Amino acid sequence: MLIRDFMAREPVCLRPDDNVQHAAKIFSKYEIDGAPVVDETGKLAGIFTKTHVMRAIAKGMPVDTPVRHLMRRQVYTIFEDDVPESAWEMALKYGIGRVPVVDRQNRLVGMMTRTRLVQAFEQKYKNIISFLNAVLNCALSGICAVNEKGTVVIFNQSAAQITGLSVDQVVGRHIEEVIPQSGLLKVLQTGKASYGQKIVLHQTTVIANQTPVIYGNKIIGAVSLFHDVSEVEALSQQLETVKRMAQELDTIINASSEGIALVDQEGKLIKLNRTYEQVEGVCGEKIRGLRAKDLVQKGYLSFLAVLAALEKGGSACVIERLRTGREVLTTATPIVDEHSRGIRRIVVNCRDLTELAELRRQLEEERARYHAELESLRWEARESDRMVAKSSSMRDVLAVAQRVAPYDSNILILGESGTGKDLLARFIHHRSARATGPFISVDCAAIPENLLESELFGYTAGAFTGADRQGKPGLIEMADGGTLFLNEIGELPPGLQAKLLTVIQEKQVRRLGGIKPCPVNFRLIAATNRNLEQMVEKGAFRRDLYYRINVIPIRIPPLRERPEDIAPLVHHFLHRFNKKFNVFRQIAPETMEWLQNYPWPGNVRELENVMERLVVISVEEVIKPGSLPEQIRKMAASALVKKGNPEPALLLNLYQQLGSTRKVAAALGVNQSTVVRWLKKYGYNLSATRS
Ligand SMILES: Nc1ncnc2c1ncn2[C@@H]1O[C@H](COP(=O)(O)OP(=O)(O)OP(=O)(O)O)[C@@H](O)[C@H]1O
Repeated sequence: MLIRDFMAREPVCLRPDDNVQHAAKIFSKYEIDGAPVVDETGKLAGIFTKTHVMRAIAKGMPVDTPVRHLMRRQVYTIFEDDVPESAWEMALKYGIGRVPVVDRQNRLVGMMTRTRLVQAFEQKYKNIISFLNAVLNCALSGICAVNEKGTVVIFNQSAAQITGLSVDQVVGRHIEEVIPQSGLLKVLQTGKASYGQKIVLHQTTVIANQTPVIYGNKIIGAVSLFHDVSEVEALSQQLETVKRMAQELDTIINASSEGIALVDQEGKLIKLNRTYEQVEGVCGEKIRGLRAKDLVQKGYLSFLAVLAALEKGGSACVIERLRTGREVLTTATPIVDEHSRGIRRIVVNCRDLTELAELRRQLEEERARYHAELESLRWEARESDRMVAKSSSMRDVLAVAQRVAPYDSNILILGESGTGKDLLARFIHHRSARATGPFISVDCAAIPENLLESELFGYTAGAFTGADRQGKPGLIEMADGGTLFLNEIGELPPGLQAKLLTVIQEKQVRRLGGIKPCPVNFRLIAATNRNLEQMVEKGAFRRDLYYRINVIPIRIPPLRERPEDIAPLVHHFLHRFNKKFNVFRQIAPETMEWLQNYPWPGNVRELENVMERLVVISVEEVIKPGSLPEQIRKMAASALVKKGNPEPALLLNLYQQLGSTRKVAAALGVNQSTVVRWLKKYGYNLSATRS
């Protein structure tokens, strides 16, 4: 802004020859206080004012006196390319209200009046304000200023953007109404600045610096400069996450049971995890930054794989023996930079083979242990169907069973309860082609009649009230591919006999509630302790079914018919229960004698139970007859008596246990005198023996 932009052009002028009267007329016409005097060349010659007119009148000079005699020749001028401030200074300094404007040749070009100056300064003020506003709006920080009353006077574009409030909404309003959380009121009140405060302005987190605006000694306002840190906050959170991940990664690397090292593109060690330190016996911190070559040469690390990887630019794997005596497998894998295609890092894995070898040894040991255990389980499984058969009758039974086992023919096992029918059925199954298939044993007498049908044949979903939602396969279906053993088949109700016959004939089973029969392939072994023939005669058992199941009948004799089996069975069970209860009981010969003379109405099952009891309750290693159940002792004794010639050892044993011939007589069911006679006959001195 220059003078020429604001000066009044072509101002009213006077000539040097113009007279006083003319000048007065001009002043009056244009309502001015004075005018510059310009010569014929346009140059400024002087200035003539009302004061000169009055001075002329006062001196009584004629009105036609030329103004050149009275005008002031020394005139304060200003150049047209000066700034308005110069004119302002001049006006103030010399107390003049009008300053002539000249060019460099001193030609009058205009007039700078007070009004023009005010216009110039108003323009300048406006320019400054616009510039300041532009500056404020260009600032990336939000700026909010209040006057001493707390009214917002400045609110720049950034402030509007950050807070989401428009400039019009805020400027001119009290700060408490529009941004109560700004804190500016406090600054106004205390006059204290605050820096780096984190505040939330309309859901945006900002960092604000607030200062009072002081003029002289007075607080005339307060200003707040703030910037949005939401992004920075998000970034710092991301940074936190990355930091945490880096820490976690570090923890994982350190926790790895494998040695892990990181090397840069020049082969310098960056990191070594704990396992690596332990395996190599070094401290990672002390050797960090050293080159792979030096690490190898100085014997710190077995980094041959790294050297190889650096040389060939690819993975390398080396087995080395360390100075610690350990054998390690080191693998160096380069990580290639995506852009330059050069090596960026090398990851080194070090596996302690010594430990692996130890693990392998432990594994082998474990395997051997499991193998042994498996073998013993297999042995037990084999043993479980081991049938003791010393008697010729039992040996015949097993021979027949062995012979018929491979064929799929139906077998009917006959025998009293506890003779081993179930065991024999398993014996046959394990020797048949179906040995790997299932062995399903059903005790027809043990299952309540109303459940037997659904148990045998299964049922479909919702076949009857209380039926399982998904239905259930029957035992017959479950025997598919194996053997179905129907024990106590004589107890089968007539309705089921007919159904069973259909299954046997058609080799198909239909579940209760089902429509479609499904094929089944099983081998049937039936067993009974009843006389089926008689039942057939009485109409209690279906003849057709009897013929179907009685293809190969095998009869197991009761134990009393094969006493030769008793002693081996006793030893068999003694061994089993010793093992089971981890004891080492033996059987006294007298006890064995008693056991052999007992008729075993409950057959092998009874013997098995008695043996378990003896092993468990006997307090001595050797099981004496005294441990035998009362009823066995009684029955065995009467059996002896029936033979008419009791064993001398037995008689003495009994006498020792019971303590009197009367009690022995009562136990044996004979007269006391008979007992005395027997004892005498065997040459025992009763009183001597007793003592
Ligand atoms: N010869 C044997 N050798 C070894 N153990 C046998 C022998 N006979 C039977 N046992 C054992 O005796 C117990 C009874 O045998 P099993 O259950 O086979 O008899 P069962 O005739 O099927 O009886 P029930 O008709 O009452 O069901 C079983 O623990 C069985 O292992």
